[in-house]
Amino acid sequence: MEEATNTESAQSRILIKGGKVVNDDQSFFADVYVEDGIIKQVGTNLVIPGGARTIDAKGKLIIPGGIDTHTHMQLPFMGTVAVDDFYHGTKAALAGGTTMIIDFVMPKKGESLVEAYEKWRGWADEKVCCDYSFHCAVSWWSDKVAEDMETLCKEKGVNSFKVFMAYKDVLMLEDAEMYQCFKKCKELRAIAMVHAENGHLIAEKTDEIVGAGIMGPEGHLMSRPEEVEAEATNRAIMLANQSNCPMYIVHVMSKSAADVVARARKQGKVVFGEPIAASLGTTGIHYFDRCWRHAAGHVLSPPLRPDTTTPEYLMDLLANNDLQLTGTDNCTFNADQKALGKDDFRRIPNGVNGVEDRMSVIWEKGVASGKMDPCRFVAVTSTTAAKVFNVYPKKGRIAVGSDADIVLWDASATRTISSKTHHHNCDFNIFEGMVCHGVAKVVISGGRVVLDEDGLHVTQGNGRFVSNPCNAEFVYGRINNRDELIKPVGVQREPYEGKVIDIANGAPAPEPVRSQNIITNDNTDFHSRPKTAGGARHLQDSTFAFDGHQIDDRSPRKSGTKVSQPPGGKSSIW
Ligand SMILES: NC(=O)NCCC(=O)O
Ligand SMILES: [Zn+2]
Ligand SMILES: [Zn+2]
Repeated sequence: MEEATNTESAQSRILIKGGKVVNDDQSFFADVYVEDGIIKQVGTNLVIPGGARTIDAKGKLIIPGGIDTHTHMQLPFMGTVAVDDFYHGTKAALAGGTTMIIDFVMPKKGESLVEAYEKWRGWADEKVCCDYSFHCAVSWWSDKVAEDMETLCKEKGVNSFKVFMAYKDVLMLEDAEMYQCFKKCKELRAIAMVHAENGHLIAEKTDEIVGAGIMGPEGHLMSRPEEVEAEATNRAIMLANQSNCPMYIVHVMSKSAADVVARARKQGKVVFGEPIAASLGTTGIHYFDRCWRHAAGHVLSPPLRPDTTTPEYLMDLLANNDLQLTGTDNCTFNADQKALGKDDFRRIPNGVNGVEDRMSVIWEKGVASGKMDPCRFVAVTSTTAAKVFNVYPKKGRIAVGSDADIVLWDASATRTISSKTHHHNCDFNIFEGMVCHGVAKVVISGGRVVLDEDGLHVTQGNGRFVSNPCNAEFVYGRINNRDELIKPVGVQREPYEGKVIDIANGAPAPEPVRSQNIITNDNTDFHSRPKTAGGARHLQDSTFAFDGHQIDDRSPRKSGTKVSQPPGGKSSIW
């Protein structure tokens, strides 16, 4: 590497020479010239203004900086606060080649989403060393929440909302609330994300495990079996599909949950699956370790799986696009914080590291193992995230006009992961001792060199908030068409002229007439929908039958439209 000619120009003008550019769709040898935080030229024989710092990339890959789709920096959680704050967390990210994180605003039940967002912005803006954006959790449901979602989408740069099917009484939503939330997401063209575990069953099983006298970290695993994750994953996808809303399953931890995602995609559903560094890199056998601290250090939800073939299986699905992108769920706690649950696994703060090591772990287990090529590596660590969260090609690509978030990746170098050398603010690393091929040698974040042979040079507050606009084409392209196709269409028929029994004198009420006339298109399978028979859409004759009245479905039903009662004056089942 050559020295900078002067500090000012070195900050703003950088020439990366002699490397191989790798994007998600192609790789090629080219030089890359950066000025004022933007990639200005990509090619050979570039004409470069004076004063640029030249970085030798010979033998290295020039890849878009990683995007970690799932972090929880300084999250207040389970009575304490995650120790990787927005400074330490983003510093660790940059050290490992991740130049953007997407963190979660986590309002409590009853709390305003917009106020929580402002609080999180206040925490993050002054500390972040790399660019970042926010998802927002929806931990309760009301008209006010729906309004806040709209404000976040339209004014605050948030395009994704996470609901929890677990953490009963704290964050969990019921099915009907989730369905409402997904409908709102769809209306806003936002992405619905789900923490998929059956919270009711976990509560039951937890009582059973505690009743059996098991209080150690293995109890955490035992109370949350794989099946409980798979069932919730299926239910989340079903609820989203019924609202024609795209579904994003966060932290896919098990083979069975991954299979559910893969099957739904084969059925044509718009679903994305996010395994994390932890589920791709390690297993749940650690919960049975004799050292309490070691076992507790691996506690997160859903838990790591004791089936030791899980990481390889998830990596195969990731390589083949059954799963699409990766995060970490980085949410770190020190030994003394984990020790809140030393006598009771229910009180161990949930969360593990990952943001620094994700890129190397995926290279080692995915590329070095021969499962995926470098282009796919770029897709699953960066580009697909940029596309899903609608910041592509500003992020996730080495191209003229893109942000200069660039990593010089050395595929043949190795590093050994350890809590003694990592940049996290915590005293434990779930990948301790793992030797990984694939090392970030130079990292450029927003046009600044933040990692080179001299080490890390990060600055608090240098990262910027990135707005994620709604209606990502990558996500909503198919949804918009389907909205038209799945509108309910009734069957046109002559009114029934025959006899109707008289129930005025106490005879039992028949089923409401409504059920005879309405045909609701089954929108669960877009491939097998009938084209012409009952249920198909007739645009010219589009009517909706309700109690024998024909209502034109091309204009929305006005509020106050009279709907007649079924014979007998009751529409109930009594
Ligand atoms: N995953 C975890 O254990 N902690 C963070 C909160 C969440 O994502 O569920
Ligand atoms: Zn979660
Ligand atoms: Zn999380």
